[in-house]
Amino acid sequence: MAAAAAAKAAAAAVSAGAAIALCSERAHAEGGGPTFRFPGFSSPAPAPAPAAPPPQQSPPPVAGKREETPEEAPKVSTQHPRTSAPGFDPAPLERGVDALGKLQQSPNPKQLFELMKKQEETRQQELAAKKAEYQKALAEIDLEKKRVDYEERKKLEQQLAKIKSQMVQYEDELKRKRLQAEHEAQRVRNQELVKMQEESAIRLEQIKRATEEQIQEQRRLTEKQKAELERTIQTQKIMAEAEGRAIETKLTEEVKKRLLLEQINADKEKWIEVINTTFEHIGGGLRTILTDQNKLVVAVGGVTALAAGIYTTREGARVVWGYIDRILGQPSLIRESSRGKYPWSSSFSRATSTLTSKLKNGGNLGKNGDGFGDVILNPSLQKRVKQLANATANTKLHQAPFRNMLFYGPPGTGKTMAARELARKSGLDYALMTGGDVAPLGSQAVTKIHQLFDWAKKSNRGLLLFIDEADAFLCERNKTYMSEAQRSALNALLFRTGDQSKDIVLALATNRPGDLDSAVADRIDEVLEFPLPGEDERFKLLKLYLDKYIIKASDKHENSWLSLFRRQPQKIEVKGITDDLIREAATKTQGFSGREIAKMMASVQAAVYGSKDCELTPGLFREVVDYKVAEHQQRRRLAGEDPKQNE
Ligand SMILES: Nc1ncnc2c1ncn2[C@@H]1O[C@H](COP(=O)(O)OP(=O)(O)OP(=O)(O)O)[C@@H](O)[C@H]1O
Repeated sequence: MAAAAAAKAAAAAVSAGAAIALCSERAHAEGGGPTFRFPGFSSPAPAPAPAAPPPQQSPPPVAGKREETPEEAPKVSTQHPRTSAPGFDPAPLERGVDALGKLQQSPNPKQLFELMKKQEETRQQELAAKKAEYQKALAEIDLEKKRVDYEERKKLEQQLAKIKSQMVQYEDELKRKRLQAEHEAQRVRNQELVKMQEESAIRLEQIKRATEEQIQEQRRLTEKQKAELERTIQTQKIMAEAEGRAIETKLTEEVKKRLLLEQINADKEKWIEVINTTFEHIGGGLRTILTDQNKLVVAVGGVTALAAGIYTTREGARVVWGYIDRILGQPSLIRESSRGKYPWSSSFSRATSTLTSKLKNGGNLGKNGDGFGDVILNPSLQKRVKQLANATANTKLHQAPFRNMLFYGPPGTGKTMAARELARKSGLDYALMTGGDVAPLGSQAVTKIHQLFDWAKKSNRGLLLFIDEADAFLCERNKTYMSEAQRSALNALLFRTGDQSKDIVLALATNRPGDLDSAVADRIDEVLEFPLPGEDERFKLLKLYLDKYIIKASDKHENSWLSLFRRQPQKIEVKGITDDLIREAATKTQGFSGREIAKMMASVQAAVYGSKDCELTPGLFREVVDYKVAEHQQRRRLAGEDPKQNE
């Protein structure tokens, strides 16, 4: 019975051992579970990794509490027979067999079994404790992991918040910049708009002005064409009249010619008769003389004596007259003089010139009231010329030496006129010569200069010798192109003017004062510049010549007694020529000399005579002024000057 009980116990032990071994093996096969060993068993199986981290998804299975899930069931192979086939570990079985063997061999297998069971339980407890530790560690790790996760999430959130705020800032910045850019673009657009509006306004203004100018131009052109047409018609009319007159004259001439021819023929016949009768008488006389020798000698002697007498008388008279002319006459170099050609004619001419000037100016000496003729000068220059005239007059009175003068300035500014007026005002005679007349005299020049000074010295009142274009004669002596005769003539003049004179005032006029010989310049005491007239002077000049050439011109025709015999031109009608219009012309004629203004007014006169009604209107006046201004500017351009320089 005992034996049977032992066998039962052994069988139970074997089954228990097999079960434990099986459990151990299964746990091992499931990866990581603790390996249960019976004492004395040595397993060839590899030891489990002590601290291998549990898989995150599925926590490790707790030994003893394992539940057999349908998924885990296939992990225990039941398909294969427990043989030494691959995948089957026979070691637990062997150990179970071994333990069975030990139990069979043990005298007290029950106690041994109990002991073994207790050992196994202790071990199980140890394992449970370890498992708890292990789980605690796992929990800590899990906690740590969660903390780290939390911190990382927190950091991430902070980071995200920061990024978000940066994003917001950046977006804000972007928005601000975009707004700024839009604002700037708007401003630029506005500016461009304003600019475009301004440009368009300017363009419109320009177009308007151009159109107005075109209209004006067109109007001017039409007026001009109209005037030209009228002029052409007038000319054609005049020409037709002239042709009619010419035909009439021709017919009259032909009648006269016929009458004359008849007269001539009658005369011819009469004269032939007379000549025949005379020749008959002469023939009779000659026949008498030729036949009588005494009568022949007397006749020949008488004729010869008569011819000799006529010839001698004529030549003698010529020589005597030449002598008188040389001694008393005016030198040929003098072009104009207040003295007559001969001494006896000077007082007569002076008297007549005074009378005519008085008649001209209505009893006054000069037109300007203060007696300065028709010379318009700027106030300071006029004052200076007057002072010089008074000084010269006083010099003559006190028998002091005269002072020589130089007038220089652009052509046509009144130098000659002023010299003439100065002589008249100072009570001296004056004589005018031109520098250009000396060179053609050649070797005669020296003699003529001496003659001139001899003649000048004879003036009782003193004489102002005015040499116009002085640079042509008195230029620098060492110039290469100066002829020997010219140089000698200059030396003669220098000789005659070396000392200060009480009889002669030398007044030189030139456009180029720099060209004068230094010795000539040394003889000059007063230098006066004659500039181009200013606006006020131009205004006065325009008025003066308007009066002279247009208003007085028509008066003259009316009053003249010659009008009874001569065919008179039409009277000029002056309409609407106001001071404002003349002032406008004075402004336009900037840069004009006095001569140019005088010529312009002469052109106005010509235009008036060429017009249909012989009428001076503002339009005609303006037309001539504009034309003359354009001509003046063109002339200046051709001379290489800037037309706007004097403006
Ligand atoms: N200041 C002026 N007042 C009045 N008329 C003037 C004046 N200047 C010039 N004229 C006119 O111009 C003409 C020429 O003047 P004038 O001979 O005096 O000039 P100029 O300066 O001597 O010229 P040039 O240097 O060419 O000899 C005069 O006959 C006159 O019609």
